[in-house]
Amino acid sequence: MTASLDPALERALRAVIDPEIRRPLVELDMIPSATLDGGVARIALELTVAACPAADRIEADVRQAAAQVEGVERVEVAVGVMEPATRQALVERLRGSRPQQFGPGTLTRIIAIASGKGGVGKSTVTANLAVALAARGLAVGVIDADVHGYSIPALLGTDARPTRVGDMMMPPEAHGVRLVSIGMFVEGNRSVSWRGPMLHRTLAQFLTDVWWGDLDVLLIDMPPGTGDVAISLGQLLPHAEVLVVTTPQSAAADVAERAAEVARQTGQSVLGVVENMAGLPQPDGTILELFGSGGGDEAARRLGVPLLARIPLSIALREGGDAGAPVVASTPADPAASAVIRLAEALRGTRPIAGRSLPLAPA
Ligand SMILES: Nc1ncnc2c1ncn2[C@@H]1O[C@H](COP(=O)(O)OP(=O)(O)OP(=O)(O)O)[C@@H](O)[C@H]1O
Repeated sequence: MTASLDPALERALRAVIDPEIRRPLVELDMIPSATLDGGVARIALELTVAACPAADRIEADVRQAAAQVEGVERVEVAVGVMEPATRQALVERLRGSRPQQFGPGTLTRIIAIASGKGGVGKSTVTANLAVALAARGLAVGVIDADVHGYSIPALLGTDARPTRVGDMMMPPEAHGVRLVSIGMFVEGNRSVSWRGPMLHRTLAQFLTDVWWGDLDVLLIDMPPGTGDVAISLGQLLPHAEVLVVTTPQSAAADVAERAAEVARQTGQSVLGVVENMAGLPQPDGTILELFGSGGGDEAARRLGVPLLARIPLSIALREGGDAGAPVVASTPADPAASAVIRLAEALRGTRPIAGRSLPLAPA
């Protein structure tokens, strides 16, 4: 809809991007008119939905862009909401522009974070890795598919929910990371007792109905073990890579290996192993190996993949998780934070080749 856009205003307004859809407002039909009359810029701004959480920011950006146009002395913005038909047309256009966001030819690197059992720190690693990658300039999305322990929103300190635009969802962003979680779709703090088909549909929806924009990396926090979600994900994203998290305990390494084998059976490649909760450095310089040692090396050896990181036990990491302030952002010098940051750097520097990951040196 370019009916009545003053050319100079249109040029300026092209620089205003919808923060959720990440496209210029003028391309999204959000500015049906912009006129310049005796120094007054009159702009109609149509939000996609009435409860748009970014409304104030969008309006402020529009005002600022228009005010910079030569001859403009005053900016008047009339804020409204799109007609349902216009919104539906927009959603269809967006879908059409990317029929399969994460199909086989996708430029997005998809990494599922898996573990054999619960409590090994898989979600903590996922959240911190996502923030570390985003801080290095990558566009990062996270899907929290951990049905029973959805903790990514809390780890990233947000309780925001996706904005619905027609039948698409715009993911909220925290610490530079776009995220959706199964936890955003259940009332209260209940655990989810969905069965396989429901989980499969939900995961499929996260991949198709969420407007992720152009992602460099999509991380998926898997539930522990080898259940329905692992199998669904294998079917939906056979070209995903899998990062296996284990503790240094040999029993944990055993079950981690099983989780990786399930991923391989569905055609996914195992990128490497991350050993978490490794030795805790003591004030006297010794290392307290609370969970034993060697589990990460053992799992990596048996899977024939590299050990990509060894993340020590860290009070700062745990406290950052509890506070929703990831340690990689708040205390990057912490040894656990630096181990995650090194992992992010290593991942950023490699691209999978023909479905196979490049070997990386252990951290
Ligand atoms: N390196 C670490 N040092 C200290 N505490 C850690 C470390 N990694 C994780 N934790 C803590 O261990 C607990 C479990 O971590 P987390 O929830 O990330 O595990 P998980 O593997 O995702 O569990 P589940 O899959 O069962 O949800 C959390 O309280 C977290 O803060």
